[in-house]
Amino acid sequence: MTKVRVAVAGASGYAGGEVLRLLLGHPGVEIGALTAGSNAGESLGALQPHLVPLADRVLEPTTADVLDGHDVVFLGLPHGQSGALAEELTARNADVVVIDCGADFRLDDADTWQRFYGSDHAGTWPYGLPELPGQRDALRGSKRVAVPGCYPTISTLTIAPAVAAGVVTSDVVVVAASGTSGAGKAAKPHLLGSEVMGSVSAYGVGGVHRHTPEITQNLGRLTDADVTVSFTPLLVPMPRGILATVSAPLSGPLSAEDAHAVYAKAYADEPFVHVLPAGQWPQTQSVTGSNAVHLQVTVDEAAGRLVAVGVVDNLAKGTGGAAVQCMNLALGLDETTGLTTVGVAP
Ligand SMILES: NC(=O)C1=CN([C@@H]2O[C@H](COP(=O)(O)OP(=O)(O)OC[C@H]3O[C@@H](n4cnc5c(N)ncnc54)[C@H](OP(=O)(O)O)[C@@H]3O)[C@@H](O)[C@H]2O)C=CC1
Ligand SMILES: CC(=O)N[C@@H](CCC(=O)OP(=O)(O)O)C(=O)O
Repeated sequence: MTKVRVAVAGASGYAGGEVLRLLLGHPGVEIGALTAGSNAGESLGALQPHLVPLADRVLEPTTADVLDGHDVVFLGLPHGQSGALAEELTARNADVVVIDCGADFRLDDADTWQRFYGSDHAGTWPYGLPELPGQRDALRGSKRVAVPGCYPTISTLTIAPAVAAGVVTSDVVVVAASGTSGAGKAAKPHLLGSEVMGSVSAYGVGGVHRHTPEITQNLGRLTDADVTVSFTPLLVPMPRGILATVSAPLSGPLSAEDAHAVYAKAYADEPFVHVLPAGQWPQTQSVTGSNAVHLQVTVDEAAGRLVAVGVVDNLAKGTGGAAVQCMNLALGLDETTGLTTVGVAP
């Protein structure tokens, strides 16, 4: 296999680090420039000691000059930083594949972007969730990919089959618990060990979390009905993983067996989405470090609701794994190259 040359911007962060961890096991790539912000000049080994083969690499400043000359550039930068850089990279080389782990190019609607992110909308790129109907074709050969947010990935995949099949109304409730790495590596007061350990907390409650419009956009593509999403994120004391509980009112009579059959059929050909045997409920440790999504679904007859639970590793299929999966599609490689469905448990 001819190796493609890959650069990673934000290599000192969690998303960039996970992309690199996966690329080190990918047979088709050669790792080129690694960049950071304030940590430029440091060795990667000082910041990401688990990435042993790259320990001696020195982080460079995040500029188009440094990132130019690669076939693929991954961007793992804070929101709002990808737009101008991507434009510069493309101006230098129209063929470069740019895969943005940030949110800059995920949303269609500029006003919604402005409302939730507070800056100007950079544009919209093909959305990196191949499991959505039609999306795999949009990603094949694409030069641009907007990698989904971690909560939108698991929330969408957990309820998508029910919405697409019309077995629920589109009044969707999501409560999702995330590990702390979802918040990134930069120090934040609410992420101090003494604030997080031994405690679960809600945040972004009441429709204000920026992932609400992203989930709504994804589900809206599956139905002609108006979709509403009530999303409540929770922070839990573990490093990785998200468990999402997603429910919606049934649109008509449906048994738990029929609900399971809808999910099994929808994901039958998906390499990374695993619908568990009936009665077995997902746990985050089963997908840790892997690109897998585990799902289960049932019917709460008394409440008249379909209830589904999904788990994902926020850094793997929730970011870095999705980024590599989309790179594979963009380059015409087997979609699963360099990725595993085998988690690390306990
Ligand atoms: N963590 C997660 O689960 C997920 C993250 N993402 C997205 O990935 C992106 C990165 O997130 P994450 O890795 O968690 O964040 P981190 O805070 O862990 O890493 C941020 C990275 O960006 C670099 N950086 C920060 N400011 C600048 C700057 N002004 N110029 C150049 N580089 C800069 C940092 O470098 P330095 O170390 O030098 O400061 C670091 O490498 C975000 O857009 C995030 O939303 C998406 C899905 C899930
Ligand atoms: C636990 C935690 O703080 N999680 C992050 C989401 C991480 C993610 O997917 O983010 P992006 O949209 O930023 O790429 C949050 O709620 O802001």
